[in-house]
Amino acid sequence: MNAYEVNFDGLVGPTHNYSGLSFGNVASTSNTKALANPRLAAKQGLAKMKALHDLGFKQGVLAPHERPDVASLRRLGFSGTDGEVVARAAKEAPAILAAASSASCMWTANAATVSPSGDTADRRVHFTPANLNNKFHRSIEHPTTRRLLQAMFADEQRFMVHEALPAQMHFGDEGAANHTRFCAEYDGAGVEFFVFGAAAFDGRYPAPQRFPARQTLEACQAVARLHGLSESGVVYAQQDPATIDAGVFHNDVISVGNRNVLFHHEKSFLDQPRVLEELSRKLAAVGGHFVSVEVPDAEVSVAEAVKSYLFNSQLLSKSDGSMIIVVPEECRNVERVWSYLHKMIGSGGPINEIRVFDLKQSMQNGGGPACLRLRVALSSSEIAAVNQGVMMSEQLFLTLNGWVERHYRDRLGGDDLADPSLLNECRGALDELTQILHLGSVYPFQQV
Ligand SMILES: N=C(N)NCCC[C@H](NC(=O)CCC(=O)O)C(=O)O
Repeated sequence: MNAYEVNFDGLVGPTHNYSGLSFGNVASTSNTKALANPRLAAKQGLAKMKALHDLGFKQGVLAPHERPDVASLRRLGFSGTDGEVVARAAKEAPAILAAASSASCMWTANAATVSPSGDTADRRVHFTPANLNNKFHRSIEHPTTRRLLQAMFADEQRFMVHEALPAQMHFGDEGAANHTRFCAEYDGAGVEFFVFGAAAFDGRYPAPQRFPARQTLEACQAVARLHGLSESGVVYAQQDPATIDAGVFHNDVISVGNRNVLFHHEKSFLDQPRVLEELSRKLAAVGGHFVSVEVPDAEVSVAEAVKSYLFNSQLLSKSDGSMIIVVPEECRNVERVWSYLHKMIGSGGPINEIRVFDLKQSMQNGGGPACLRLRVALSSSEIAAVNQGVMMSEQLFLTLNGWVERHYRDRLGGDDLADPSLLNECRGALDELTQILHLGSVYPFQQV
């Protein structure tokens, strides 16, 4: 094998907090105003990265963003020195300050959609940062995400980092959370699977009634065009609108794929048999044998899937071809989910090992193991061209843990967001981080 899946996990930023910003994401709205522990959150994420690195998987780090985002606050009319901007927002519009302070970039499954070089017309790896247009606090992520990706994947012979799609609901794009790539091996051609919640220009598609559909069909099609994907290598599916209304705000809350396997709920997609048949047919055309591991509603309900985040798991291929499933602790707490998992790993199917991680700080905002990582399938020579400063190692793990210890608070509540020293703490930490990760000047405060 000459190609690998590399997981780039989001390092949780110093302003991690619970502000109830994501209508439609049950965990986010139900933990509004809970007291957060940014230091613990960052350490929980780092522990997952290190554990997967120690198991022999290729692991990288995606840096957090500058928060509060003073530039966004200025665009909304808050003026004065940076400190005055924050103080005015805190006094006049605390909800806007909370949005501008969110550490939501930690969920790097939403950072971008990635097409490996085996799938693209020009044989480069293509990245489109997601516009995350549905939520203000997430819509301000993509400019920094793009600069970070450019600093990590700088070799233009091998990598292409696009601009985000137009920032408009018609092209609402949530990145890899709604995208999965199937393949026989990580090298060679694959089949890219795009899942949308609604269509913006075509009234024939149904839409959820209660919660928003964040991703449109038109956004998926635009990304496929930008990346130069062939029609034979793409499958589109609509998420069942009833599941969005039940709290499945991204497809990665109801399904996860790896290589030739799709682990999913019975109610994941509209017209599910058609979707599975098309995936199977298109994967066969590139030499793969598609396997669907479908969880019946009678065994695990959609509500139990949302509560446990069973499908927000990572499937990782071991050297013998079988797969590990990486799940959050919450799966242990939902009895039927835990017993389903044990039944599955003993069934002789492709997934035969469970690893459980405590990611509670992120989970309370609706972010499980899969949300925290951006997958990039890369050949050995492409891996060599990645900025090596962001690749996990024993040393980087120790350095980042020490950095978190020095810079992060262990309590952060809503009122703390008004503290003017938080901005300087965050900037000081990130300035040091760009040196640790060899990123150069990627943040607005470094560019003045
Ligand atoms: N499923 C994937 N891939 N990602 C999960 C993203 C969670 C994120 N939560 C938040 O943004 C909550 C922030 C707050 O409420 O403070 C969101 O809803 O966009």
